[in-house]
This record gives sequence, C-alpha cells and structure tokens, in this order.
Amino acid sequence: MLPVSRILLSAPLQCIRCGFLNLPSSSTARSFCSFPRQSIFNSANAIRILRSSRLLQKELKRTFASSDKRKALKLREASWSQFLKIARLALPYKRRIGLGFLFLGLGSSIFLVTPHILGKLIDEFDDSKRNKAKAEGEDRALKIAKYLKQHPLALILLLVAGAAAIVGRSYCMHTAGQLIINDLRTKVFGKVLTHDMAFFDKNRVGEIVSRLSSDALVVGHAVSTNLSDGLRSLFTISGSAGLMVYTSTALCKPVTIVIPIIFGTFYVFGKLQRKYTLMMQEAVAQANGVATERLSNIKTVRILVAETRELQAYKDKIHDIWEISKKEGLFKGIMFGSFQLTGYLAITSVLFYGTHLISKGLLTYGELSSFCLYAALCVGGLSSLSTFYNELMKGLGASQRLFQLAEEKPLIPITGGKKIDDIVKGIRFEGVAFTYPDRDTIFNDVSFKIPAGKITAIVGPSGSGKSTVANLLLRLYNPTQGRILVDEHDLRELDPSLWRRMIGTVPQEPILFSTTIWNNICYGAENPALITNAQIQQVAAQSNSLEFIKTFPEGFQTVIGEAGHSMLSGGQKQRIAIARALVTDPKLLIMDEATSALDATSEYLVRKALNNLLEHNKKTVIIIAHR
Ligand SMILES: Nc1ncnc2c1ncn2[C@@H]1O[C@H](COP(=O)(O)OP(=O)(O)OP(=O)(O)O)[C@@H](O)[C@H]1O
Repeated sequence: MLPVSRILLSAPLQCIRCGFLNLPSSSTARSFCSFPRQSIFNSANAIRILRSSRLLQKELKRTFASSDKRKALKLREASWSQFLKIARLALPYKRRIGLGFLFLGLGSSIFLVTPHILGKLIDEFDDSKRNKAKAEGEDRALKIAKYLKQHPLALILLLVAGAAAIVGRSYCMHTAGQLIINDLRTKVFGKVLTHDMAFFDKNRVGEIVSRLSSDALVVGHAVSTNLSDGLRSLFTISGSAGLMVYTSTALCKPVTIVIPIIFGTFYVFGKLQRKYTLMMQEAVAQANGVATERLSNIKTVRILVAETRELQAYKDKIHDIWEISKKEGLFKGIMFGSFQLTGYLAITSVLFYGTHLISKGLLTYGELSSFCLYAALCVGGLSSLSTFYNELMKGLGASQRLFQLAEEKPLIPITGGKKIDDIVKGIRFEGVAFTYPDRDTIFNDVSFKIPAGKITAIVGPSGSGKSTVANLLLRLYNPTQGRILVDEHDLRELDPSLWRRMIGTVPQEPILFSTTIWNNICYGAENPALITNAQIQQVAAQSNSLEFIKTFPEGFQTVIGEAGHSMLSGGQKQRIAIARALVTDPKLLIMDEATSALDATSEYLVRKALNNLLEHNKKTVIIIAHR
C-alpha cells in the first residue's frame, strides 16, 4: 500500500448549531472551524427537497418572496436606456435592415399614391372640377390617372412592384430579426458559461434557459419585424396625414382634436405594457425553472411518488402567468379599443364636416373621398403603430433580465493570470475560511498542507466540508478569508482554466453527457482529437471499465442517455468518470468519494489500478472519503 496522509474533518459531537470543525493537518497544526448545521436547497438536491414536504413549502414561499422582490426592483430599473442597448444589437445588420427600409419606402409610396390618383379620376365626373381643370390645365396626377385607366397592365405592374417591395421588406426584416436573436442568445449563453458557481447557486438553470428562448425571441422581434412594421406605420401615418393636409386643410380640423388623446393613450399603455412584460417573462421563467428541475430529476420524483405534488407546484406557477395574462389582456383590449374608437370618431366627423363643406361648394366629392381614404389609412397606421409600440415595450421589458445576465461580472474569471505546468512542492491552505453565498460559515482559519507527489486523504462526516475543500482547490469559489498556495503562488493569481486543466476530478455524483462513451472520456481534454485509441484503452483498463464497455455492441461508440442516466449503472458511470479524469494525465487528481458506487471487487480493482498508476507517476492525489 502507498502511504496516505490524512486530513480529518470531524463534526462536533455536542453542539449542533455552531460547534467546531476539527481539522488537523496531516502532520502538524490543528485548526478549528465553526461548523454550522445547515440544510441545503438547490437543484442538485432534489432527494432532500422531496423528502420533506415542509421543506418544499418553505422553498416555494422563499421563491415567491424573492421573485416579488426581484420584480419590484426590475420595474424600477426599466428604462429607455435599454432601448439603445437593443438598437445596438441591430448595428451589425444595418445593411440588411437598410435594404428592408428601402423596400418599405418603395412599397408604402406606391400604395400611398394610388388613392390620390384614384381621387383624380372621380373628379372627372364632377362638372365644376372638370371645368376648373380645363381652365388651369390638367395636373400631372390626373394625367397619370388617365394613363393608368387606359393601360390597366401598367397599373397592375405598379401594384405588383409594390407587392414585391413588401416581400423584400418582409424577408430582410425577418432574417435580420433572426440574426439578432441568434447573436443575443449566443452572447448571453457565452456570458452565462463564464459565470462563477455562486451565480448558478442563485439562478435556476430552467430560468436561464427560459431567458435564452422566450426573452430573446421577444427582444429580437421588437427590433426587427416589429421595427419595420412600426416604421411602415409611421411612414403611412405621416404620408397620409401630409396628403390629408394637401387635399383639404379645412377637413383636418376635426382630426386635430384626437391627436392629444392618441399620444396620451400611447404613453399610459406603453408604461403598462413594459410592466406586464417584465412580470410575464419572470413568471414564465419561474414555471420553466420548476419544469426543468423536476423533469431532470424525474427518477427521484417517481421513486418518491411526488408527481401530484410537482404538478401542483407547476400549476401554481402557471396560475401566476394566468393572473398577469388576465390584466394584460384587459389593458390591451382597452388600448386597441380606444385607438379604434378615436379613429372612427375622427372619420365620422370628417364625413359629416366634409358633406357640409361640399354643400357650401368648398370641397369636391373627389377631395372628400381621397381625404377619407387617407384618413382610413391613417387610422390603420395608428392601429399598427399601437401594436408596434406595444411590442417595443415588450422588447424593453424582456431585454432587462437578459442584459442583466450578460452584464453581471463573474468574480472568478475564466482565463488570465500566471501560468504554471506542474506542482513541485505542494499545496497549502493558509488560514482559509469559507462561506457559501447566503449561508453560514462552513469553516474558519483552516491550515493544512497537501504534499506534491503523495496521496492525501480528506476524511470527515457528511456535511463537514470535504467537497467544499475540493471546490476551493478547483477555484469554483474563492476563500472568504485566507489563501490557498500552489508552490507558493496564490491560487487567485493563477490562470483558472490552465489550473483546472492540470486537475483530474472524479466527483461524488459524476455527470456524463448524452454522447458516446468515447466522447465522454475525452471530454476534459483540451483537444479531444489528439487523444489516441491506445490512451483511451489504457485509461479504460486502469479505471476497470474496459470489460463492461466491450460488452456493448457499439463499444466506445455507444451513445449513453441524457446525463448518463440510462444504459449505465452508477458504478459504471463512476468508472467512466475515473477514465475521464485520467485521460489528460493530470498533475493533481481529486477523487471525491470516487469509489463509493463500486462493489467491493470493482473498488479493489480500481484502487489497485490507481495504486499502480500512482506508484509510477508520483501524482499529487487527494482522496475524499467518509472513512
Ligand atoms: N453550493 C452550495 N451552496 C450552499 N451551501 C452548500 C453548497 N454546497 C454545499 N453546501 C453546504 O456546505 C456544507 C458542506 O458541504 P460539503 O458538500 O462540502 O460536505 P461534505 O463533507 O463533502 O459532505 P458529504 O460527505 O455528504 O459529501 C453542507 O452543510 C452543505 O449544505
């Protein structure tokens, strides 16, 4: 047997709430740590969650309370500065969007000019107008109108050109929207990947995925197709309003009364829309969070017969969505209704006032019908503009949390810092204290040494902080106090990615991905393509997994199920994780209860293989165990 130095993490026998963690170093000093008793409630802990319905209720209450706080905070933060950030997303696609606007201008001009020309044709039946035109000479619009009447094919071609412009606009804006959504998703996902573990302790994976899918969709739509629809509406409104003034200034009087009402409605409902979108996206994310967490732990749910309870938890979240949706539906209805009402009141007044002006000889039938056509276009434009405004506010609301995810700065960077390629002297914990976010202190002032090239065991009862020591070594968290030295370099100064590449870890609950066994073994390699068949065979043999892999018809190419759940036993998963840790020939090997899922024979074989490996390689090894 190889010599193993032991670090003993022991829980106090008497004090439950704040006793001491007794942590003597392998050879020398003793350190004392406070050892608060804690219950942990996170996604990895579904078994404990489901074990106690009281705990589950507490968790639901906590989630509701914190989500309410978050909602309030975000509503206060919602501002137009978000709009500039969203607009910046569209910058890389300015050409595509510009082309879309060009098509928009073309299509809208064609369909705006048509009523003006048609109005001129109607005037041909009005004697007074015809005589006036004869005296003043025919205007250009009337000439075009007559030409189009005589050459209907030209009119059809003009309308087809207008329709083609709509197709072009639609295509450019739709694809620009998708590109923006893709960028946004990639940017946020890339950023989320670099966040430290404390971030993932606070945010549920399901919620993050919901942001990436539904929030990004809303934002992308707001700045692409919606923007083009909005601009088309603005174009239509300003064009038709201009032509209304040009056709008859007198008839514009009844229209001006409704303008302040329209802007007031926009302002009030825009604010409401932003508020409800924020709340809605939050509620959807919460529901997705619950569904993702429970479905990814479906086996535990089934074993503990918790289907009904989980369905109720999901229903509660869906009910939150329903409550928001009811309010949203009501205010949306009021908004669209008031736009329609104001628009139609304006048109009716125009008709009444217009007929009055005709009777006095101040307006022609053609002018009235053109004016009415423009007014109808204007009302249609206003209705589309309200939808545009609504969608834009939705985009602003949805972007808020997405940008928060992308802008939050990780405490531990992914790369950058000193580069080392070996552990020569050893690793030293110097007065280390650690507290998980929002938890009590796990340990205080801990000092011990892990000599290089030797096996060190960290032993202690459950919950005493053994895996936390491994987490600190992997720099998944920074110590709250004190420092960890690797050959006298502070771990905080080392390049985190490079340092982690030097470590092979076999965690307590190994996670495998839904790909081939081969890919799972190579997963930690910097360049998996460089791993040879001989290396794979060797680590598979060392981890005692070669035999069972050979029994699969596809061998190393066997695709294992999601998170390695199906097709492999717990022990088989653990052995593949050992092979994965060994394949990169790490300088430091951390085995966190690595053989706990193996039967006595397999454990003996794995230990024997590891002992062989370690005798020849002089690796630094940390074995975490209860015993
Ligand atoms: N991500 C986390 N966030 C908050 N608290 C955590 C987190 N991970 C662990 N803890 C808490 O830290 C304490 C130490 O956990 P740790 O996993 O290090 O113990 P352990 O000695 O490895 O236990 P075991 O032998 O059961 O694996 C526990 O009380 C646990 O509840």
